[in-house]
Amino acid sequence: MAASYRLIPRAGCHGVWTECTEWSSSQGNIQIGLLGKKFFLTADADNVRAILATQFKDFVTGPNRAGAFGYFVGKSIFTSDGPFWEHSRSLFKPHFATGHINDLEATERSCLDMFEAISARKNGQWTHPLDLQALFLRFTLDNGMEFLFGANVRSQLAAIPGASTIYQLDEVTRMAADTAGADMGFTEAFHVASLQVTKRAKLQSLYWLADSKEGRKAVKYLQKFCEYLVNATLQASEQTSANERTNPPQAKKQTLLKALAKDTHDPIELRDQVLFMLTAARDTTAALLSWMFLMLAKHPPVWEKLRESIIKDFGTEKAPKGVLTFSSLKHCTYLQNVMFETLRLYPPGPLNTRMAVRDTTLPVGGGDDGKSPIAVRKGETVNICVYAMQRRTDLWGEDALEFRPERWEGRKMDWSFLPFSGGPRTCMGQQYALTEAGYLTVRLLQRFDGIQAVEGLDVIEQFVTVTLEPTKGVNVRLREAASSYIASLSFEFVPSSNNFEQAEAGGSQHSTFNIVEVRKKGFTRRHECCGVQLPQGVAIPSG
Ligand code: HEM
Repeated sequence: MAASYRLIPRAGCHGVWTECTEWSSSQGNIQIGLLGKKFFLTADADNVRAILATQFKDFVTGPNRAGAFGYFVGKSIFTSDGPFWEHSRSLFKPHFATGHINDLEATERSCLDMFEAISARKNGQWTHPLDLQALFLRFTLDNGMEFLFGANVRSQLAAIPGASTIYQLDEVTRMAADTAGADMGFTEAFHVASLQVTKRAKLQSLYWLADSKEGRKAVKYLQKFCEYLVNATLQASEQTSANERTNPPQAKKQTLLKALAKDTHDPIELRDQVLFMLTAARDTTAALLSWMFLMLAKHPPVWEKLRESIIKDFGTEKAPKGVLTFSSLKHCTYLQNVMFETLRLYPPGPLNTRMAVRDTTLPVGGGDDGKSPIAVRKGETVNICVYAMQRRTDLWGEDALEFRPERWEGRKMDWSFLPFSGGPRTCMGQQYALTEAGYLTVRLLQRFDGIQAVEGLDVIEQFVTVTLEPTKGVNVRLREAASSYIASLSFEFVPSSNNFEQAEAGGSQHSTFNIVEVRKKGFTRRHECCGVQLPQGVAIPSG
């Protein structure tokens, strides 16, 4: 027999998110009262499996998600149920096949663009302090745009100071790189819109209480961006098709945007689906990468062990081994374990929500001991606290709050680990996201052999908007591995004025610096190269 649904008012309850992050119940389920409404929260794997998979038909994402997220992403796969959701899912499915994920040419290009952006902040073998979070957001934006829409945005390069004088940048790129000159840039618009959505999501069925002029302006800006993107990409594809009629192509690349455009000519539907996919592709994977590098900066032994595994499996940047593919990345066990451990402690989507469409029961949470089934009435909301579940000491051990990738050795996947959700609505981009994040991690650790936290990393502060992010960014310095560093010196050198002695920032020893100018891809900048040991035959001209 299912226990009746009893509301347990909790003193000091500040809302669903606070309850989820400060989960203190020894049980996997709680019910809270908030603004006269009642909510069921679960961090119990059996309940989660029932809601998402075995009793899928009893629940929908419902009006709360549509009301909170629809403000930003309109009517899209994420904010819909029923036939529209089913149709979107089957339309997108072929795009996430392994063959397409394995097309990693664009990912390599996005990595090189990121290296270029890092080089612009270099100071000898160490970089100047840089916020990796900002660079990751551009990486996932550029790479996602190419993967999903075949759009060559290159916002990473375009954001390097001075780039606009070198490249002819189109409107989409200038908007994405925050250099379009509008009073609200792309990054800010994304942040403001996400904050507004978060406020609405926290209010659950009272989402309509949160609205603001600033929020609407941000959403409008992003909608305009998507309209440009859709038009520019479709025009480019029409032009290619016209050229192909005279010169038949070798192979046509099918993109998700082309599939969408074949399916609907409704510009609003196209714009909204694109805006959701853009959000899904950019913020979530950037959050995974940000938390992972923050953890690596705080745990030097994990950085060292990860770099060793990467060099063993894939070689160094200058002497690479094997090919980076979906499968070879998956077989690099320690890399996977580091990503899983990051997703466990900092799931980019920490909270998920469903609404019951009929009277039903969930396996546990009822009775005096909370171990009996519990009734959920039609129209009631259930919150899945992934964040709390993945930190429970009874499921993960006494050291559940510690970052320890080794805990994954020999561990089987089950419903207590759910960063990508599960069941028929599981994240469609899971394999793509892990491949993309794994690829960039390998390339970064091949190129850089040291990482140093700069500021703001002593105390970890987290902030939840559409995703869970480190509040103060990921401010670090990276040290270029000697072989990559020497190779990077073999660009075109223009000898410049003086040699001087300078204490190497962050290190104790003194090095002799030769000031040279490096010209590469049209960028000219000053470059300080320290007195490294050069291989035979390599000479650096000095002034
Ligand atoms: C680390 C990266 C990512 C994480 C942690 C993540 C997580 C999630 C979660 C928790 C959901 C909600 C599922 C539900 O409502 O039960 C979701 C949905 C979705 N994600 Fe991801 N995601 C990531 C990356 C991506 C990427 C890169 C893409 C696309 C390129 C993507 C595409 C989608 C789509 C299309 C849905 C909607 C599925 C549906 O409603 O049927 N995700 N994701």
